[in-house]
Amino acid sequence: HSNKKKLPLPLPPSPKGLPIIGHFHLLGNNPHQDLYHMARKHGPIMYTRFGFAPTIVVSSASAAKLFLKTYDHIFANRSHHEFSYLVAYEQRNIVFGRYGPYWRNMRKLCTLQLLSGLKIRQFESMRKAEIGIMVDSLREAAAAREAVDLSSMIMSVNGGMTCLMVFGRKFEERDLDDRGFKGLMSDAMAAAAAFNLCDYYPYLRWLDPQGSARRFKKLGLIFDRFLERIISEHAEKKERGHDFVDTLMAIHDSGEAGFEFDRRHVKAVLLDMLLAGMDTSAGAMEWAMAELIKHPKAIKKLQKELDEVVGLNQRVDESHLPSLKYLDCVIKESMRLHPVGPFLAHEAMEDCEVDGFHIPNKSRVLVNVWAIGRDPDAWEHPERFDPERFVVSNVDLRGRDFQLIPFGTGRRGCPGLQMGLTVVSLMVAQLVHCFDWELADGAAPEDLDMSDHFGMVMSRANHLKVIPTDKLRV
Ligand code: HEM
Repeated sequence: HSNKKKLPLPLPPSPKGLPIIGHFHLLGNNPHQDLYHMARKHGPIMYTRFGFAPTIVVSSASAAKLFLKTYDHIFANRSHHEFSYLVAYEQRNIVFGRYGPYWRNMRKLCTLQLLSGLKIRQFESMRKAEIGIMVDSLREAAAAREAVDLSSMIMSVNGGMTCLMVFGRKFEERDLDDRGFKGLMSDAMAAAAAFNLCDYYPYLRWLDPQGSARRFKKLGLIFDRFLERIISEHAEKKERGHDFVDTLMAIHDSGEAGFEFDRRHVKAVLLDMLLAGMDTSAGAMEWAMAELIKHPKAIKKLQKELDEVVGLNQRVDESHLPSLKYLDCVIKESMRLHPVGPFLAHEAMEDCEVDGFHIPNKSRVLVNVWAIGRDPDAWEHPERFDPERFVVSNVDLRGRDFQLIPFGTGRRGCPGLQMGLTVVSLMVAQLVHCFDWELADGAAPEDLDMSDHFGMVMSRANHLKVIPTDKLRV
């Protein structure tokens, strides 16, 4: 350290903002794209302000490395999130939990007990059975030359698999309230993602100008009643199984969690597993299928690999996955172009200097994963879907290579990565192995529209309507 008094560091470059609203006026329906274009002009570390919330937007691999690795310990917080505060037991969940011992304990528990290799294996046969049922119904559609809504099917099968793993059973429509389980989940996701003034103008919180706090509280009550009911159902069972409720309640009852762990915490984690795991995996499956259907050469190459590794006399199972190298490339390429979480949202815990800029304490940090995946400095022909690029490079998506971070990385990186990759790969492999696909309206593959719908999870704007043709011999 030198004793010379240093000049104050500048803030990162910034587009022109307005009083009070800051930069809100520069965002349209696709903030990930708007911020990408702004960053092309102002740089990969950009200062913006949304309402009263200073926000650093990070848009290149090397900048992401600074925030998520070099200074990860400073940027591992999450900001206040009214939805999680009111629905997830005052942010006692992992996804939006404030950084600290409590969050660390919860995350560790979740990683070791729920998202472990053992748990992934324990549900392998369940996944096989559920996807098998879907394949059977697709074979019926194929025999009748019927079009199917593949997006809805994927959502529903993946939702069923998640429920079986978390709760040990599936839910009927109307099981929760008159919206049904599916309806309620999608309302919750929409509410969590909706623009909420109070998150940007904290002093408005007590006024609740949009009535969102009232709505969130109501939603929270419905979830709470539902989760209480599930926990009671499990308590009445004679034997414990290995679904997530049983696992968590065993820890709860043993009193050996090693930190404060009561029913609220159990419920908060259960909610996390539903909200963080369901739409993300389904979205990733849907995008990969869409890209494959749009690119006949790629799907043929994948089918060839599947025929060689698996053959047409049996269905794919999880033991085949490590041998499916091209499948791996397809998943990476699809996640590069369509990260279901377009932004990683972190918050600074102290003042920090990054790349010569001053980053004030409590700034929000948005890592624009979508922009990094399309950065022309990092990718050749970034707009092109080209799985071959991963045949010749060993860029990985597990958080080591900062140009490809669909699961985030570092302290806040996705703990469900292995689980998510397993279900996504298995689903895509099964669908591609069992069927040929054509678009329902007779459109040419290359005309398939790839618009995305910005939200908590970025899924396709339009459902994938397709006609399957059976190609299996069993
Ligand atoms: C293809 C599937 C998935 C993708 C693309 C995905 C992606 C992500 C991303 C981008 C984050 C934020 C990372 C950050 O802020 O830096 C995240 C966090 C998280 N994910 Fe996933 N995820 C997937 C599946 C799952 C599954 C299956 C589960 C659990 C059942 C899960 C549980 C979580 C949790 C608990 C967090 C919060 C971690 C924390 O804040 O400490 N995810 N995920």
